[in-house]
Amino acid sequence: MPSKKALVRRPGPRLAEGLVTHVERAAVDVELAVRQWEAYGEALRAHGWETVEVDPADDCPDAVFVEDTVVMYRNVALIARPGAESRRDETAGVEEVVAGLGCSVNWIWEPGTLDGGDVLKIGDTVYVGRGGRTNAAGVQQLRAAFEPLGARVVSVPVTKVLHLKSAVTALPDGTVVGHIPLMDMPSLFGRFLPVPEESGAHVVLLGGAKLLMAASAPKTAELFTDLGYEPVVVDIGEFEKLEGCVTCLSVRLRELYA
Ligand SMILES: NC(=O)NCCC[C@H](N)C(=O)O
Repeated sequence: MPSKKALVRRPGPRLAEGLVTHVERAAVDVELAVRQWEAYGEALRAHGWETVEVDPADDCPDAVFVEDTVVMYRNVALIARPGAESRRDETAGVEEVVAGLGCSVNWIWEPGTLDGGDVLKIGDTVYVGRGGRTNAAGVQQLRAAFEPLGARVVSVPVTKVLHLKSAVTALPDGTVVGHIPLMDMPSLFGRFLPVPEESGAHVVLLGGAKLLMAASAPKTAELFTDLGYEPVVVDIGEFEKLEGCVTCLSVRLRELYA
């Protein structure tokens, strides 16, 4: 049953302490970040998505990056076990919300680690990045959770960026879009379109031809417009300083049964 709900989580007061791994730390303006987050939610709502706020986790600086805490496949919510210990307390609040929405709940267990940002679904193919945050046990547990439901799990090495979806996402027709300098093996993906900017590789499918994208990728937005898509552009500059992208600020729930 199609549903259009999106989980989001308000940035907390400690946002500026969020983790950085592949970029230099830059000062984050928390008030500006809150305004950017509100505009991001507004863009989702303007395109028919009901935003569902998970309770804030103010002790966890990275809690706003809610995508990393759960992976949805049909109406099954696989609660992640974040690769960074400082993020492990983020999952409890998310579990409560998805259970309340009627999802069937499953978990990644120790020794597995998995961040939602490492999982890219294209139809029934579930690509999972094995990298700094997601380990082999996490990949195996993802496979065990979703393959019996009809998924085909494809694991992909990720060494140059934080998460798989920092390097690639997909257009509505399933074409993978990615920034080649950040990818380990572009040849692992069937139909692939290179994009000229790092953040151009990040799209959230809003429905129809609409693609939510970051303002930092104007050339890619132009490319997508030329291909018949309609970019919806938001400025998420404060989150980009913490290696966040448009995908990681929400989790779309498209197949709820409740
Ligand atoms: N899925 C994502 O791209 N998440 C971004 C997480 C950024 C956060 N500062 C982290 O390092 O975990």
